[in-house]
Amino acid sequence: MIEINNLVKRHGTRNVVDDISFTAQPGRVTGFLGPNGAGKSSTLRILLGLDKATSGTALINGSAYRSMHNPLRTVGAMLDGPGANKGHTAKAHLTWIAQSNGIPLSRISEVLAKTGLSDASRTRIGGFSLGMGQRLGIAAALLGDPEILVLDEPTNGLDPDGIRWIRRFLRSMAEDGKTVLVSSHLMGEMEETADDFVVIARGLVVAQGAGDEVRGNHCNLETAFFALTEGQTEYLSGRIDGAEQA
Ligand SMILES: Nc1ncnc2c1ncn2[C@@H]1O[C@H](COP(=O)(O)OP(=O)(O)OP(=O)(O)O)[C@@H](O)[C@H]1O
Repeated sequence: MIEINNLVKRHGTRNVVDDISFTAQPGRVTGFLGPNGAGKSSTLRILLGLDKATSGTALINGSAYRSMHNPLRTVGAMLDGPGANKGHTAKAHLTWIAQSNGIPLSRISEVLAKTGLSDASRTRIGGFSLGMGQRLGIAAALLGDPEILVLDEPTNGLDPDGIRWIRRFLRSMAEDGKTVLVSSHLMGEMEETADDFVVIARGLVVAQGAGDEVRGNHCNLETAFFALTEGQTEYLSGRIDGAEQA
């Protein structure tokens, strides 16, 4: 389980994450939604030990990521795509990660098969399509057979087929009992994928709960999302680095 408790992240005078609390439960896909600049990546970076909170906690099965002995066996993550050396093959990339984390090399063929990359295992990553790159990032996240998956905007830039693949993959992970936390700025994309939703805007939770709760009186989740986040996208409001446009 993932527990975010009163999380605050301040940059300069501005709280980019402003007292956020939510949980992501096993056996469910939790959609973490918000417009550009809402604070999704900032929250996930703290959860994964890549950044420090100003206050509050972000815990994975009750522990902070940085205090975990072998985190890849508990939580698999993909932030900012696969993060791989383009000159390496998929297999070499996964071998490096497995070896540096004490994961048996037998897992490599398993995760390549699970992500549909078996035939591309000896292809250089520089020749991968965007969708293949996302699958490779997910394959790396799965190496430690973690019970928790955290993916930051995995469908960004993908074609409809790629989006459908990610959707089915996330559902299958939840059906296997895993805790899946996935961020997106597109509610339409998450509507059929997520069981629970956390909607944030400008660092604040504006709605959370199952689909029906977040939908409220709106005709669908996407309409609810626009109503909840209207005018909150920072480039529309002109708010940059804490300065409100005059
Ligand atoms: N190191 C930093 N210094 C100053 N401001 C930062 C820093 N990192 C993030 N921010 C600001 O924090 C805010 C939230 O950014 P964040 O990347 O968490 O949003 P997001 O919801 O992931 O957006 P997107 O969908 O565009 O990725 C933005 O205004 C961003 O400019």
